[in-house]
Amino acid sequence: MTTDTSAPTEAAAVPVIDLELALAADPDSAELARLRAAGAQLGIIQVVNHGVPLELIEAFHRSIGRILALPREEKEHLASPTAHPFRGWRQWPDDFGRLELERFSIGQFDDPAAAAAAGVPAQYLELFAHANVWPPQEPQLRELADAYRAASLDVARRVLSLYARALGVPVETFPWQTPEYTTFVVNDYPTWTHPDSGTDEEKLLLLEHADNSVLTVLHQEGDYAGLQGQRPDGSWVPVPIVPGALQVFTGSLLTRWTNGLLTAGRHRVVAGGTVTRRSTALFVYGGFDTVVEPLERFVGDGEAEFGAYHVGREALGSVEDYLQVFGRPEQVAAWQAGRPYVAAVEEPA
Ligand SMILES: O=C(O)CCC(=O)C(=O)O
Ligand SMILES: [Fe+2]
Repeated sequence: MTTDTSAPTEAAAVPVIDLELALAADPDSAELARLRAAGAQLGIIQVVNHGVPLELIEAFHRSIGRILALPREEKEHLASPTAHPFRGWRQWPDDFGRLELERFSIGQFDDPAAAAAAGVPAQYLELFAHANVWPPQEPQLRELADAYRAASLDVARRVLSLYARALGVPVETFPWQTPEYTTFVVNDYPTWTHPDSGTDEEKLLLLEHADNSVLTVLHQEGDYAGLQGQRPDGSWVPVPIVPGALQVFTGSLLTRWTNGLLTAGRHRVVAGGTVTRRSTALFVYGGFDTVVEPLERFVGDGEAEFGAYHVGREALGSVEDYLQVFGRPEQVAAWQAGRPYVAAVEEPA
């Protein structure tokens, strides 16, 4: 398998790909070459003409925006009643107690029965034992979230077939199974009100990381390019706000499948701007029973660079794994006792 990783300048900026055109019968070969370069070097693209109606994106964002704009006392009622870190409203203080990030997370199904009805195998139903939090103030949020999630999932499926096309392999190469396991989160970043040293490194609101998904479909809103992607030389490239565009990150599972040919997009968020920055992310992992390992097609005569990753099994351990790394003592205690957790944050001066 060969790939065009030619001039580094090719991936100097995050390409904006017209998804519909790129998937057409006779795609522009220059467009596919740009996609290949970005896939190999950055792991981040933006897509337009992606099929998710703008009205849906906007309606979802307006609804969630009204929730996030509520006074803190009201939002506290929207925290997960059992301190599940991936359900409901949550605030993250930084090490100085300053608000860094606020999140609203929505589980894929409301309860195990709904997951079973959608075809989720029995051994994974406990993933949905902790209820979603649906704010009574926004009765239409559930329907909007479902529609938005479904539309973003479709974008992930189509971007996967696009990467297959760019790599010159049939899309069936990837053993995609349905229903897919997905997680869904809205991130809300405060504007920067602290003394400014000027360096990006000192005002990171989300530390550099790669997602552990196959693909992540993101929508960003704000008035500055707070999201940055990492180039192979370690430098950072901004992902500018392109009206109507969605951002798609390659996650570490797609890197695993392709034995490293497609790089997992490392990214981070830097503070700035004059309005709250918001992003919505759908993380798509593949089927619950999918075991992701380097595919023979990409290993060839070489060596598999990665081991196997069992999607459903990893998902079952994800809360404990998360709390072990990021959990604060009071948060872990709340989770163990099955009561809500609200982080203490310093009120802005
Ligand atoms: O806010 C963003 O643009 C990125 C969010 C992100 O990386 C994540 O939620 O994993
Ligand atoms: Fe991320």
